[in-house]
Amino acid sequence: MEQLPGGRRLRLASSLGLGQRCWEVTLDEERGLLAWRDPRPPRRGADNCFVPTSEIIAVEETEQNKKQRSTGKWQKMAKPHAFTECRPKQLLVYINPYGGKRQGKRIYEQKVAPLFSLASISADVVVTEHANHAKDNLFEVNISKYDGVVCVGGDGMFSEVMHGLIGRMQKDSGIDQNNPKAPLAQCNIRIGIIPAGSTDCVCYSTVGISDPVTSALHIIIGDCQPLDVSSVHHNNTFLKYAVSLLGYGFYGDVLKDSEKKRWMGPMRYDYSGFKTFLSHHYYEGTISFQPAKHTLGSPRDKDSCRTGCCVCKESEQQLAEQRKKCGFKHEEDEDEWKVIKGKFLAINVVNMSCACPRSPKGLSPAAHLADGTADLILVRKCSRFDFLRYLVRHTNRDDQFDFSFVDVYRVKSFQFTSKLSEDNESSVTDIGKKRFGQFCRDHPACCCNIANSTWNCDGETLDSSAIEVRVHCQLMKLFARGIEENCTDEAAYSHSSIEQLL
Ligand SMILES: Nc1ncnc2c1ncn2[C@@H]1O[C@H](COP(=O)(O)OP(=O)(O)OP(=O)(O)O)[C@@H](O)[C@H]1O
Ligand SMILES: CCCCCCCCCCCCC/C=C/[C@@H](O)[C@H](CO)NC(C)=O
Ligand SMILES: [Ca+2]
Repeated sequence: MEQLPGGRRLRLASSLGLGQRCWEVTLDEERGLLAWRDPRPPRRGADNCFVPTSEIIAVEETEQNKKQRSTGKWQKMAKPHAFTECRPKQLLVYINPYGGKRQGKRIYEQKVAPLFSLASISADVVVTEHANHAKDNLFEVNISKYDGVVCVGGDGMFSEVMHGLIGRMQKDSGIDQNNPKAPLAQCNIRIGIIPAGSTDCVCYSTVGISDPVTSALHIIIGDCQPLDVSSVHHNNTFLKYAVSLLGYGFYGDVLKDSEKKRWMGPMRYDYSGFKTFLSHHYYEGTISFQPAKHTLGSPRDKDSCRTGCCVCKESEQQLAEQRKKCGFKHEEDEDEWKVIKGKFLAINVVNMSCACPRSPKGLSPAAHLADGTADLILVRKCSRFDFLRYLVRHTNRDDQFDFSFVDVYRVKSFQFTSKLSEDNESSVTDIGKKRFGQFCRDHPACCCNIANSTWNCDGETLDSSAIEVRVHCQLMKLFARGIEENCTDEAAYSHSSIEQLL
């Protein structure tokens, strides 16, 4: 045991055999760091290595002469979860064997299960047999038995698990999901996402990389990232929850077309994206929204939401104060509504940046994971060339909102009605008008079809075009910590140095 100058810092020092070399290891209790260095480095200035003790997965002992003790097997610590209390011990895992490139089962068995077992985490595994298997199962299981739920798959699979958990929570709390104004019960059981889908947008936007090992490590060390969830209703009927994209027009049409081509795997989005781009359909409708006033950020900010984000922390505090003041009672919201009518190529409402490997900065780079708001992006009717310029900016660093035909607003609630349904509603008895409502009024001669688009809700289609959306601040939690500052693929992979130490 060492005491450093100043007499405050206590360090445990020892040596560790790693391969053929012997390293000097210190445990700095005050800073919570385990550091190791080569006492005789091959070159001068070789770096010291360190890892926060809270990120050590497991500790195993071997004899100095490398023969393992007793049975010859690795020895586990008596208290394997001693490093930090918030680590999960018992997990419920759902694997979609058909998501993405159909690798979910292999990814879990080869990359994730060995790490869980190393960290002494037990897992009950369900390989899904049909769509909604995980969601339905979550309404039946003894959920209190688990410290978290893991989904192995893409955004659709995550959405299923999220619906199961949030739905179960509301049912157990006696909350009617069909009431769009009902304050929802927070879901405290964390979800871990092992990416094995086609877009993996939720994983990428909350971790900074789409990598099963990195995600497994976030689960093991018990990270916690709160997440905003939007509820989507139509005529006082609950439709869905959304955490990433609610897209009408371009992204709705891409999804609808791509669903018929699931056999193509992740490539289906590129194929349908190109086809939809060529079709260049625009849609008329009315958008109403309540601008978010409580938040510190704006969609045109240069800074993005990162680990420990102060904008999200401020929203967390406001949420806690609001709960103190009125509990879970519904508070009448009298904030103003803004109304915009127009012709749109795309209407995107995003709760988070929606970064993914195809669009590394996402559809709204400055959107926050947990600030209680969504960014409403309106892409008005423009030329094909201009729309292409806009789409290309999803893939590079240029400002996506710096176009005369693109507007962006930070909102807390939002409604949409298509012109077609407005016309049909206002003239239900006028059959003639209703019929002509199906044709484009700008080009009566060509009779081009102006049927409604479809809403893309986190990669699932919605049945209704008229929707009412409300953002619920930090309704659920993930095993993640947000994207770390200066996160590069290399930094995200640095977790693997922890594995090497073991
Ligand atoms: N065993 C199963 N058979 C068929 N469909 C399933 C099964 N298990 C889950 N599903 C459904 O498959 C859908 C898509 O799965 P998933 O999200 O994992 O992959 P993806 O669509 O390829 O990826 P992404 O959502 O990232 O684009 C989900 O909506 C889920 O409900
Ligand atoms: C000609 C250039 C075209 C560039 C197109 C860029 C495409 C970027 C795709 C970003 C999609 C991010 C939104 C994520 C949505 C998910 O919820 C959903 C389900 O996984 N995925 C899709 C594609 O709808
Ligand atoms: Ca948000």
